[in-house]
Amino acid sequence: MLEPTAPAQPGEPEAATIVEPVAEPATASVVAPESKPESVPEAAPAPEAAPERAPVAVPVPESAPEPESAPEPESAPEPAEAAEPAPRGEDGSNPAVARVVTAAVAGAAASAAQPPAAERAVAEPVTPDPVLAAPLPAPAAPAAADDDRPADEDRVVADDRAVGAERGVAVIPVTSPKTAPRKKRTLRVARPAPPADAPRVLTIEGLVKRYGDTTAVDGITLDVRAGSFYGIVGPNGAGKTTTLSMVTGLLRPDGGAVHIHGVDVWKQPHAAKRITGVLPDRLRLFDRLTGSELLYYSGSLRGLDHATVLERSADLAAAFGLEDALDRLVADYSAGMTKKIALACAMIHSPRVLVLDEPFESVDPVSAANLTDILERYVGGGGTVLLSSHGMDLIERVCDSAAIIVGGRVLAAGTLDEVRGGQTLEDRFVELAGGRKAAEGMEWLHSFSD
Ligand SMILES: Nc1ncnc2c1ncn2[C@@H]1O[C@H](COP(=O)(O)OP(=O)(O)OP(=O)(O)O)[C@@H](O)[C@H]1O
Repeated sequence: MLEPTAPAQPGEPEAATIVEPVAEPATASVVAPESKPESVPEAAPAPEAAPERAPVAVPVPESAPEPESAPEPESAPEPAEAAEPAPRGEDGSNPAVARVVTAAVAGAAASAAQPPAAERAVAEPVTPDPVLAAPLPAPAAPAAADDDRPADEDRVVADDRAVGAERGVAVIPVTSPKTAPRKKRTLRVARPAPPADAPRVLTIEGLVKRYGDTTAVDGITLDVRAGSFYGIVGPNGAGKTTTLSMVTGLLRPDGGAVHIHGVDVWKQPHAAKRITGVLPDRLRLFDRLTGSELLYYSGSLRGLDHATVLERSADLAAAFGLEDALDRLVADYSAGMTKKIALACAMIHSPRVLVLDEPFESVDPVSAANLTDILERYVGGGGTVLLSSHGMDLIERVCDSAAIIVGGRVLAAGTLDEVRGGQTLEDRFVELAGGRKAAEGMEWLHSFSD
């Protein structure tokens, strides 16, 4: 039964708690895996040739007709060429991002001392694993009376602990997966989902993408409402990156349409790029530029003037902890630093919508917490985030809505609670993705080559 707690204060995550698993999973927004549609709406003409995966990670010039074929320059590009003042709000910028960056800069120093995201109060406190968290009993102590493990397993654990005590090391028993009682978790939502009548800022209708005989995306339809923090999950090869690439104008769809704030991404690419910030998969940055040059290029490309680019670059560098790396070539950055500079480039023009493909991949826990703060403030200020991630806990901590994509199709979409249906997101995901695979027939793996 869903029992939301007291409503959260504006800007704060809500601690709505599912006290007990729902008796009947919400099914209204869940599509049975076998209910494959026979046909897919084709709202856009098919291209003559299937293009390759989007190759660029920096903002695409608004004048570029085909971003998929944008070549990587040999030398630093000329920012002024594509500069075009982009109309924004009253002061020419999205106030959400301005607030985010200001707040992030103010909190940047403090964030370094914060515990990782998993430990912060804004999110669900991670329930410690009862096995790992429990103090180790005396070596020969018997197992708890209510433990389900067989007696001989208890003996092995006790023996192991005795040996460990002799050697001065702690031995943590590994519970057999067959007998381990299922860990109960309290389901929470990080924030309330936008109301059902909130405007739809991102609509994806019947997207299709084929590569030869492979249908990477098979009629995906999603609605993202204003102020939503929306997560897409799915197994490897599910079509997440292909979908997000089509959503952001980096990969031409074979069918379907995408609108961002009413702007058709494929018919009005210049207008769409003004209001969208993109972190693509497989970052291919102009990495012979320094961090500050790349930020300057990105800001100039979006029409920001010199002073504004410098000011925002400094704010973003501080927010992402990159101040000391700004004068180094991006080619010399670590994977996490590269991800962060790419995120900063995606945000510098204060877009209304951020589309981020695996933003937390390769990012350390402190930086991930910092990034989460930045994105939460961005959403709290009126921005909208659509991201993909393999981190189920992370999605549950930060997102209010989610979609599970399997085999290029949406199998569940809606608010976090609708998608989970009383389970954890991970359990629901595993269920829809076809369950866990037993590693049978791999006896050779235990033969060890030596
Ligand atoms: N350029 C391409 N040429 C041929 N097939 C492709 C291409 N890009 C993607 N695919 C195929 O499309 C399917 C979806 O790939 P996609 O990268 O979108 O999956 P994903 O959900 O992002 O996976 P992951 O979680 O591993 O990143 C896969 O079968 C993949 O092999």
